[in-house]
Amino acid sequence: MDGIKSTHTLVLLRHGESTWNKENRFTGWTDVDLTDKGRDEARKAGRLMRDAALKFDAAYVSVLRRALWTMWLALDEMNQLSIPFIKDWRLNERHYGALQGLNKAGTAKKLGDEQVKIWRRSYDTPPPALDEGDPRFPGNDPLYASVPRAQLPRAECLRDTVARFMPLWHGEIAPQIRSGKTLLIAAHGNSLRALVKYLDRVGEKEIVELNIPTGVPLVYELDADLHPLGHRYLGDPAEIAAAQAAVAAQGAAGTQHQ
Ligand SMILES: O=C(O)[C@@H](CO)OP(=O)(O)O
Repeated sequence: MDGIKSTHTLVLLRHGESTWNKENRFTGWTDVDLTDKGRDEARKAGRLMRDAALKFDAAYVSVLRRALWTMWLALDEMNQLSIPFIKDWRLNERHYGALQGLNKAGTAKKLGDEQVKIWRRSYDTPPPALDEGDPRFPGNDPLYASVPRAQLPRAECLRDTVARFMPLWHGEIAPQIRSGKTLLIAAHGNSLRALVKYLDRVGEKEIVELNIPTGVPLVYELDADLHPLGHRYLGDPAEIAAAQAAVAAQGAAGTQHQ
């Protein structure tokens, strides 16, 4: 720990490919596992971070198994499996409401690419909400028994995800970074878009075009006030650009299963 550090390093890592990424289904809070490819991506992310000489003091992770496995597999490759890690539901994926479980391309075929893009990427249009009696409502899942029911989402737009994540950032994560700790955050495409939007002050229109690939470490250098000095993905730029384009395309009617 070093209280006089003038710059800080923060690494964001989206989980590797999940079974529902592979099947191209809206996932949100559904607790699906990684595929073999997703596990390989997580281990590769660990090797990239090891080769970049990153050393973490602690990790923050959502309570969903695809992020947990990704963190463990990556840290294992780095020989840093024993660092403290903090699980927090506020890092969970954006809740996809009644879309959870539906195929993205199939939904686009029925309702149009534009409607699906709005649900996937717009800042403030939430997907259709779940009834509280629906088994997909987190209030019916023992995993969230300690969270006040009123705080649990029935569906979220990105603005809602930003709003639930910010108290964790300001209350815990930012003070730890300021105190000199180098942190890893292992989370999800949209919960990380919420953080990137905040850190880089991305506009509500511009955030629509931002896509985060699975299993690729995104390294931020922050100044003493935690304003970004820059960020970079670790890995091959052409491969990363192709992976981002593939994520963007998942909501189009013509998209095949991977
Ligand atoms: O289904 C989801 O929960 C997310 C992330 O996998 O997908 P999308 O990229 O469509 O927001």
